[in-house]
Amino acid sequence: MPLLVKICGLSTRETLDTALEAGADMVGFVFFPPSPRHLSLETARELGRQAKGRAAKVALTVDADDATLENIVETLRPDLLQLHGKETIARVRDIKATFSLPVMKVIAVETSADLAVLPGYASVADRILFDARAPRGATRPGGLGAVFDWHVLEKLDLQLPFMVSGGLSAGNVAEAVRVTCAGGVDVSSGVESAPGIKDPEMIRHFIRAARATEELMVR
Ligand SMILES: O=C(O)c1ccccc1N[C@@H]1O[C@H](COP(=O)(O)O)[C@@H](O)[C@H]1O
Repeated sequence: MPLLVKICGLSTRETLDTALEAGADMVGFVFFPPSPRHLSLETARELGRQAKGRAAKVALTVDADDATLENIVETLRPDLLQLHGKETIARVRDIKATFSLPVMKVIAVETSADLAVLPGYASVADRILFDARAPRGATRPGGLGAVFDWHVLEKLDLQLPFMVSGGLSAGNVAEAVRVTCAGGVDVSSGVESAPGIKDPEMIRHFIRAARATEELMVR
């Protein structure tokens, strides 16, 4: 089964090219000023042009208002909006309707109790991303390299495509896919030499490791 591989937090032409050439299905761009991966609109326009037609462009935002989303949509021309904040079900529905774009809602996971919100979000989102819940006081809700207990997703019965993220790396991605049966994986910190600094060799290594799991999976 093909596995969707998303490399997130790309911010330079060089590392974007590496991800595209290595076969990333999705490339993610972060629009959240406290993040070390935050992109200006000017850079987003340039990287958006570079990625166009080569992989799905994903705009990651955190509780963004309509004006901010509008600027991002105008400049990046994303294929998917990743909502990584505390957006309510009504807000997710509203964003989808306003921008006519598919939406991936992020569910922060620590224990199985965190999945209680899933039916509501699954009724409005196009796909779900399960990410590790950030610790209290963290400066951002993701991109921290934190792993959650993948076994929480073991008995998941979700009629929607879903991906997994949170502390993934070339070394653990196969196990994450085996346990969760996710249709996609998403990585940021695990392909960086320092926060915000993507490493080309780590990107290639991650994509190779993720692709190697495809033969093992029957989803
Ligand atoms: O990358 C960020 O800085 C970020 C900021 C705000 C919300 C989410 C962010 N990153 C996303 O979090 C997951 C997991 O990242 P990691 O692999 O554990 O570093 C992924 O989707 C990142 O793009």
